[in-house]
Amino acid sequence: MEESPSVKTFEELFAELQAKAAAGTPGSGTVAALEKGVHFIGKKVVEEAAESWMAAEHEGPERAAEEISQLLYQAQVLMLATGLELKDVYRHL
Ligand SMILES: N=c1c2ncn([C@@H]3O[C@H](COP(=O)(O)OP(=O)(O)OP(=O)(O)O)[C@@H](O)[C@H]3O)c2ncn1[C@@H]1O[C@H](COP(=O)(O)O)[C@@H](O)[C@H]1O
Repeated sequence: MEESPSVKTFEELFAELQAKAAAGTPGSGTVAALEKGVHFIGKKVVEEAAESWMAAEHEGPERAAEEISQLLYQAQVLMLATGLELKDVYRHL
């Protein structure tokens, strides 16, 4: 699979989302999701998990990578909604 020229890492994405959440950046989908709350975000996590599974089983690695990236994003939004930082999760790995 080809790597895109500018790759955003998991840590960089979390820092970006934290900053947007703190600033309440207008137009941010993350800020809008956080306003809707944990129940809304939890459903997104489940939706992206299901789409990741289906893509991996039926649609091939490229589509699976796309869906898994969305799953990782939604997991980060859920962390923000819960007041968790990366270190809180990493200590369980
Ligand atoms: N990686 C993501 C990302 N992955 C998924 N999503 C969200 O998840 C949706 C994709 O889910 P679906 O494929 O189910 O799309 P959809 O059904 O058309 O969308 P919905 O109507 O269900 O929201 C997108 O519309 C985004 O809302 C993401 N939104 C943002 N990011 C990253 O987060 C950063 C900050 O985003 P903002 O907060 O919007 O500025 C961006 O620069 C991106 O790097």
